[in-house]
Amino acid sequence: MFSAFTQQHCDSLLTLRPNETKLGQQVYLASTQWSLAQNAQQAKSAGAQFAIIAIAEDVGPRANLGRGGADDAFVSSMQQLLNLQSNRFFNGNECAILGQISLDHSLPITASIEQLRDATAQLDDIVITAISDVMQAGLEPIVIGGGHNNAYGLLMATKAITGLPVAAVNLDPHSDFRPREGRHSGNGFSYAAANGALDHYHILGLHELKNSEQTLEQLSLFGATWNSVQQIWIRRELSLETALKQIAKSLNQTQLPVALELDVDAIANMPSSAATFAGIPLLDACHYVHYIAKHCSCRYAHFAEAAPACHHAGIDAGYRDAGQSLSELIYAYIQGRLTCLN
Ligand SMILES: N=CN[C@@H](CCC(=O)O)C(=O)O
Repeated sequence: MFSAFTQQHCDSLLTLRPNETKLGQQVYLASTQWSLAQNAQQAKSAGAQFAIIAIAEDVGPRANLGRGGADDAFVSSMQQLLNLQSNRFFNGNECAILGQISLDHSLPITASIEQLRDATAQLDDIVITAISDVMQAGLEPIVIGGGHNNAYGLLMATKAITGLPVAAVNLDPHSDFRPREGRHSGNGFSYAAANGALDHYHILGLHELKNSEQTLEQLSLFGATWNSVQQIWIRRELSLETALKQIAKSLNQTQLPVALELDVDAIANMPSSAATFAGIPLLDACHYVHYIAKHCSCRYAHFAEAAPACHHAGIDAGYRDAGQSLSELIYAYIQGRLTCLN
């Protein structure tokens, strides 16, 4: 199901000031009259390069025995982003805000793991179709939320559109390369690898003790590489800058389309199912996004798992922190891509 983000939605989030222009006054918005594919085509004709699209779901994290709430970060992120200034650094008219995709039914709190995993697999098909439509229109998707299960649909869509498997980099304490036991947020990359959509996989900030030995073995067998959070941020054996240079070089050597993935549970205090105080600084995450966007041929960016309701100080704090963080990550990506493309 597609729900368009319209002028009316935008107006309800904007706080205008005389003699100032906000990004919300410049971005391309969607129409309820059109399908997602039609909206994407119209936005492209109007000059947009990037399409922000949300996946409103939390069945993936729940199917992975995690907490819900990843369906609810989009509006808060738009409230922050659209109220930023349009100025010499960024106009906003490079960007379309298309809206949200979702299942057409919700699953009750009592749903079984099997039901949740089936629903996650149904959602995969919706994500593949929707993201393929957006890419087919010539737009670069920036995907907000839902669980990290949606990496699978994004990688499959990229393969469908480019005819090539994908080289992915993922800032994440968890590799999401768990066994293929039914779809959930912990196995998007292992399913993509098994289906030929993932050829090269690097995990930045992998937590040494949040991945089972079995998963680490599967990763090694596949040929995946990683830099652990301990190696860079704790033991300081390697600087973030050196790691990013090596990662970009390896991604580029593949000559494959690049996927930029980020699970916000890598970031300290970000409300999410697996939120942690022992995460990396938000600004390092923004630097990662900007660096890869600037130096690699990214086909999309995916910022997964923000769940405002999981904030330790309550949902209002969750909306604020998730919204601010996502809007900074979006701008870091767009800035990097514009530098790369121009
Ligand atoms: N996308 C997240 N995957 C993590 C979730 C961990 C958790 O919920 O605690 C994983 O499977 O390890």
